Amino acid sequence: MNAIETIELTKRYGKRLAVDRLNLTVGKGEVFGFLGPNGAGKTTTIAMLLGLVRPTKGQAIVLGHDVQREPAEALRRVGAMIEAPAFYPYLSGADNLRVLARAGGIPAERVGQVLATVELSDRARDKVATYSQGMKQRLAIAAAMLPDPELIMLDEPTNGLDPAGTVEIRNLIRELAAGGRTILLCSHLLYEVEQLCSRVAILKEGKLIASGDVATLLRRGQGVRLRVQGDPGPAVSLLRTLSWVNSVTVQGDAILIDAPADRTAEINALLIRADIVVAEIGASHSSLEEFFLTVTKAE
Ligand SMILES: Nc1ncnc2c1ncn2[C@@H]1O[C@H](COP(=O)(O)OP(=O)(O)OP(=O)(O)O)[C@@H](O)[C@H]1O
Repeated sequence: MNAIETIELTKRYGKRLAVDRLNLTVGKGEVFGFLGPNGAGKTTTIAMLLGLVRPTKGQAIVLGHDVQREPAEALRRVGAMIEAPAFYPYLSGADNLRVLARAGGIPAERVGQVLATVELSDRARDKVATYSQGMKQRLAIAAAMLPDPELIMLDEPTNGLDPAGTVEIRNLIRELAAGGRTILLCSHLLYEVEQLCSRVAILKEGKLIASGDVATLLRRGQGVRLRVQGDPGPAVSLLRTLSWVNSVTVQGDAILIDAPADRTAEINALLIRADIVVAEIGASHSSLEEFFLTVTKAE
């Protein structure tokens, strides 16, 4: 059984297709990265997975249950942090969690346990108003942990944090993942996703444009990088005519070619034959960030 499965999941807001026939599978125990530029439909997808937004079409299945038909069964072992955390500022961290535990029918002992997990035990009695942003995010993760979730969905968990706070949350996510839980991590911080996730899906304008394990996507992101003397225009036009070249982009004074890196010598020879002076050429190894930019910018 998968932790998450979406089948042709679609959400339309009036004319706008926020999520377009999304087929996504997240296996149990995976740390899955969900990426996409602003407005790609990530939050809408998570909201549908949590039963907060009704799909226009398609199905969301969480922990083996259809979210629309059996929301209680689907979501019993799911924890989520989907927006900037909202807590009562004049209650302590522990009291905020007690309120949530009571509302969710969760035993009060869990509060102490989850506070320990996010290392907030020693500040648990202080008012949330006195917490740093990083502590509030940790408290939000603690809240998501209350139902002892098998599956945790985190939407931009490090948003607004300084580097130290970001590292703390990253370590916390690692710990949660080590416990065998499934994590769906929605983030713009590609470096982080690359560090934490085994598989990713990239969404653009509601559509899945790439998915797979990070290592394979990065191999796909490999290509050839070159610089020519003078105007790059003629080289770009020539390279675009080659059937085995997927895309050609100009980045600063470099030309990035999405083509097998073992064709570097061939590209060099072709350019020389066309009287283009190649100043530098070699295989490029992209980071997930470069790959992400390439696939989300391609027409
Ligand atoms: N309630 C709504 N009514 C109308 N349009 C909406 C609503 N919610 C989202 N949208 C639109 O749906 C699209 C997808 O938005 P969504 O928030 O899911 O994207 P996202 O990938 O999470 O982006 P971000 O990273 O900026 O949060 C956007 O064009 C957004 O404007």
